[in-house]
Amino acid sequence: MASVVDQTPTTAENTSNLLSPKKDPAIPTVDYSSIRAKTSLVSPTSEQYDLLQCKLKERIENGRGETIFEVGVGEDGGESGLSPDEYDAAVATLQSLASTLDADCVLLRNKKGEEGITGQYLVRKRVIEQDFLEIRVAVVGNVDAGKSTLLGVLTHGELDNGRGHARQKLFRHKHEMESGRTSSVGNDILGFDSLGNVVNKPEHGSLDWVKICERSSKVITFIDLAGHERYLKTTVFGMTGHAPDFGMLMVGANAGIIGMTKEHLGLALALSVPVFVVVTKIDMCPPNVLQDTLRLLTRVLKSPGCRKVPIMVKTKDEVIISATNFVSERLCPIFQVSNVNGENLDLLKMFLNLLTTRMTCQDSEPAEFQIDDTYSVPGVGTVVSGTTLKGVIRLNDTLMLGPDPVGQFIPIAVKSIHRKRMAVRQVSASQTASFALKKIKRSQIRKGMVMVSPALNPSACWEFEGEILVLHHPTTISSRYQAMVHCGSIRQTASILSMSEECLRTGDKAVVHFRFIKHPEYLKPGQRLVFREGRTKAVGNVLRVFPSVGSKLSTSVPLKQHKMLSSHQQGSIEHEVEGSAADKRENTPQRTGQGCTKRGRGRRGGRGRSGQGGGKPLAEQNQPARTVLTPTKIPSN
Ligand SMILES: Nc1nc2c(ncn2[C@@H]2O[C@H](COP(=O)(O)OP(=O)(O)OP(=O)(O)O)[C@@H](O)[C@H]2O)c(=O)[nH]1
Repeated sequence: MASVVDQTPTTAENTSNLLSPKKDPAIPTVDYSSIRAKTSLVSPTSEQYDLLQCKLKERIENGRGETIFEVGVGEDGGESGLSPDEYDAAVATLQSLASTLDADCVLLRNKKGEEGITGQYLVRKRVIEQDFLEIRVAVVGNVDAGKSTLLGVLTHGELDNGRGHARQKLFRHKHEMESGRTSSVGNDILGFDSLGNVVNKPEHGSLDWVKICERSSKVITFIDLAGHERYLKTTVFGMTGHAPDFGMLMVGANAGIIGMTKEHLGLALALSVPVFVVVTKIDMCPPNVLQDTLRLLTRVLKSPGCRKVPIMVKTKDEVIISATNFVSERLCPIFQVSNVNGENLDLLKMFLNLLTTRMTCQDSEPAEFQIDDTYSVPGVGTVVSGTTLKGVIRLNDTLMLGPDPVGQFIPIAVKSIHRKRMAVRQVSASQTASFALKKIKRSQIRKGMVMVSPALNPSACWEFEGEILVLHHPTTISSRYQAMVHCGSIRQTASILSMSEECLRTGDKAVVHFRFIKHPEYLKPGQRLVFREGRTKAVGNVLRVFPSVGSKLSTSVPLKQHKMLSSHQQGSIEHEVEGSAADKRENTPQRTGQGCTKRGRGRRGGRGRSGQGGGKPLAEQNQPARTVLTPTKIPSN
């Protein structure tokens, strides 16, 4: 295990990298040279005060409502640390600056600098009506690792009894209650106020999401995914379609790295989602077994395919170090917790409170929204839920919805907007939302469709070229092989029309020309994709899309040899992960039991889940994905 290295920036360069906003060359930059010294907060002149205020405001805006500010550390390369009197004066200035910006200022930790004290402060905007910072965390791990239990404990503030008490609050399906297994994508939320306190307060056993959001400056949305291999398709969809900022990999201390653990880790790596690990059940695990689990975990994380830097988080300082450095995908904090006696849960909560969003986006960009579910709400009509990827979507905006089965997009007006069940007037990039739509039937909409600004003049594609790396395949993949493509919220079987290689085996890379088998999709170059079927899995990027021309096949251009991504860039752990790579959107009224129905399933209840209904035979749920190693007829659409 790598010892904990304090990587918290102390130098001017690091501090500015971590805390300063990215410069837009079009916007004139403010000259901050007069406030670079560590003493600038101690007794600033009125000009310096204004500059400090401007800088703090910039950082808060850049952090979407919060920033971590260092007191006693200058940006002029001088020694850090202030005398106690200077430090007190600097903190008073910071507090006064924060209050002018409607923000609170909370001490995270003090450190000893070369010449005195330094301090790290979380400066966070107080609750703004209808606005909060949203962070999405996908919760993965093998069956029985304690995923649902941990979420129940975190969101309801009540410990588990070790026999499945806490998870009962989260299950939505009868078969989940009976089997104790998650089968779908669930959403749970944990709200933090500007001081970092948890705001969740269950009333009569259930949570009022609107109240949580109204009181929160930051909301963590947990995307609870199924641990069982049967539900892998749904789990893959949760990881690709719900755009998580981070992955929380759960490991049962006594069971260790078993079953789908490596599979889920590989998936997060393939999708470039930074992962932290939570080892549960430490209350019931003999010390030697726990040590074995941690040793193996460390080995897997450090292995060449993973290339992570594992850090055991056991103190508050280590939480701050790992949270402030976690934006780098390489760091992998590991927590050891008990859902039964609550050990170390405070550290995990503190870490969640400090996580920042990874999506960098400009509100001025044309809007893009990916749909991951649809509903029919009595009295409201058709509702779609999903994630805003770019721009801002406002009430009554007209967006282009599509593609339909023939690749067309139609204008559609947004009748109302909900964020986490709370009615709002607009949503911005990186936020999930649900929209009530005017004059459209639910049957005309499917998961994987998008709603985009008319300025984008969107077009659909039947065919695209992707650069892929095969993480696992038992034999060889050749042309006409079919498997499921997961890309954003798109989940559809595609055939390989041609490849830059004759055939592909585990570890091979190629440029592949794909064709969707059922309907055209809206894809963009650069998107990550997972191509899977059973235990076969390949990951990669979309390189080129071929705009759809009616239903005709486009002429396949022979593929040339392309420069491939390195295995590391592809995020593969093919040597460690020899496995394969499969909702309810939280913000729909359906979860509050308002009686809307989910197509063919009729789900109700306070916590959203979607995905595989459990009742259907798996073969039926899995669409027509077949392993076809011998040529098959490509359907003519
Ligand atoms: N003693 C002890 N038991 C725990 C702890 N965490 C979870 N459990 C128990 O472990 C069992 C499985 O927990 P779940 O939360 O259902 O596991 P899961 O990972 O969500 O499983 P799937 O939903 O099937 O993927 C339950 O009986 C919990 O009570 C813990 O920290 N200590």
